[in-house]
Amino acid sequence: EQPSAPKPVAAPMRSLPWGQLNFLQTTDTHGWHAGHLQEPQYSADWGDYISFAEHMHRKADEIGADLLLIDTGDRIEGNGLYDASSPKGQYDYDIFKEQDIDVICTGNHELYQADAAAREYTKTVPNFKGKYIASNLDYILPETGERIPMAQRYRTFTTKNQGIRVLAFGFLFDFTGNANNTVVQPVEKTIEEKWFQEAIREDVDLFLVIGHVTLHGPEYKAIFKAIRSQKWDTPIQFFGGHSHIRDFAKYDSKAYGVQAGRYMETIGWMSIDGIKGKGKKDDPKEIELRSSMSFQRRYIDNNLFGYRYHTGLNESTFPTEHGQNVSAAIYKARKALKLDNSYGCAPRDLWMSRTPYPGDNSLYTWLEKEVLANVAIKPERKDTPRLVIFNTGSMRFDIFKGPFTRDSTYIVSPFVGTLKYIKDVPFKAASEVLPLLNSGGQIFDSAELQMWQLAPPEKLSIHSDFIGPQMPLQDSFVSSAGQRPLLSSSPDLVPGYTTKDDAGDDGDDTLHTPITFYKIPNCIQSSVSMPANGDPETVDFVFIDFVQPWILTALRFTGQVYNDSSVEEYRPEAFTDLMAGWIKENWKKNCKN
Ligand SMILES: Nc1ccn([C@@H]2O[C@H](COP(=O)(O)O)[C@@H](O)[C@H]2O)c(=O)n1
Repeated sequence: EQPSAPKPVAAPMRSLPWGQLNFLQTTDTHGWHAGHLQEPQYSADWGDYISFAEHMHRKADEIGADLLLIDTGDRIEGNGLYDASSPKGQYDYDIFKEQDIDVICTGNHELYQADAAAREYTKTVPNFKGKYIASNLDYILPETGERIPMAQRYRTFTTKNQGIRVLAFGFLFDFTGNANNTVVQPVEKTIEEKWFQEAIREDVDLFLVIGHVTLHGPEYKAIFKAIRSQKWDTPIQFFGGHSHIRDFAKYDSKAYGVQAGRYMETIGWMSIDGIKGKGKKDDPKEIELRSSMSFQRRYIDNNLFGYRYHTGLNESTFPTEHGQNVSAAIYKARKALKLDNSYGCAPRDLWMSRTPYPGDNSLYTWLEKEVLANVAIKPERKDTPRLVIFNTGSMRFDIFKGPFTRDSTYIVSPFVGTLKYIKDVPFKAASEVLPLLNSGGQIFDSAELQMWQLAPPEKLSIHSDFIGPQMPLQDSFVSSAGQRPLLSSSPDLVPGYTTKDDAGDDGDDTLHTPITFYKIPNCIQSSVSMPANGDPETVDFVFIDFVQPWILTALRFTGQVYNDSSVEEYRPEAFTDLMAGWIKENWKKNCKN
């Protein structure tokens, strides 16, 4: 772990069920490879994960089982370790590649910006040569304009100890927001292609479908149906991503999916028993064996107490040389990037969804009332009344009371988006846009303009407010007790994930009390320089660039026809820099004073 990481919190544990074939999964790590430096429960870093995987590989060899490592994309955007360098990822790609990942694919974040997609092609694909799969993703070579597969379309291999013949695909959901140097082919079209149709006819013991794809979405349903149309009985293991939640899905009695949350909070564990191995042909005995297959999942909290618990090791025996070297490289990178430089002292916790919006502790109320109202200013139009719209998904993490650092800046707001505007929009029409963006409706029904894309991905699974046990939020992380067995009479539970999925509520490796969350809107709005009395005739309609397609559609619905050429620059800097500037100016007090 990093020297400044808080010590992990003790809690009752569930052990990991081992099978013939076992998996560790990461997804949506978004650059959090130093771990969470303000949250003990997730404070292990990428180096610790490397040590953990090495021990688990050793154990697999000892018991004659297999262990495969999976990563399903969105490795970038969301943490200073990736976002604070120029070019981005100067250190992060080299740190990430140290893990011995067996099957890896891309996420949507690798493709939003053309430079990031180019780095995917020139760095990550070669770093994971032969392991990187791009079943529905092409890259456009900058030199020639030629369109080529980003990486191989699928991979077949036989596992080391059990001799299980695996055929692995690597998909991205039907993403349309990519820069123009990549082409994402819809999954539904890809599965009609000749290579895919031939692949699903191959004689293998297991289909492994990894993807930056939600487990319950239409893409995996289509892939499942396609494979089953040729192989009615071959086990299929899916690994998902994108929605940032811990999740598990049952497609049929031999097809399951797991998804390991987000931000290096969770390492997914999956074990399968009863697979026909060693390339043997089906025989009645095998069929019998396979009908009693089992698929079991765990969501591992990413901290050292858990890692030591699952490996049976201790503080001195757990770290491996390789793991320690990677932790040291992370430390050096963080230092070089000055990620601990303090920009100010956050006066209170500001939560995305743990407190109601609007409210004093809502990150979005702070954004609306304090930040946007003060940074959305174009000097030559500073007195012009304006509405400023921001999508809630642009903010990626809570702010904790205390030092707000260069790292916190990228954790909260990693994107390079800028403020744009349309001038002199009739106020009546402009004021109808926010309700439209928040209520959705049929005007946004096209594939490119799904309403959920405006909000944080976690919101996809929050359908109503949930009020957990009330405890002081800061104190909730403090515990000095040692690790406890599961059946302790009065377990000292701390708040954390309490996952309910298709297999029930026993998936988390650590027992927690549930966390409170409230629903949040898709977008918020700040009204600035409004007349003291009455409404203005027209306003400058300002917005973060990500929402432009939705804004133009909503305005058209109100009867105002604008297009891309009506949109102009409002501020030249990235919003992230405007926010950091506001924090430096307004939270400049040193936390120690
Ligand atoms: N420039 C951007 C890029 C993304 N977003 C928000 O993130 C969501 C996607 O997040 P995942 O980690 O699940 O891929 C997207 O739907 C937007 O809400 C953004 O605001 N600005």
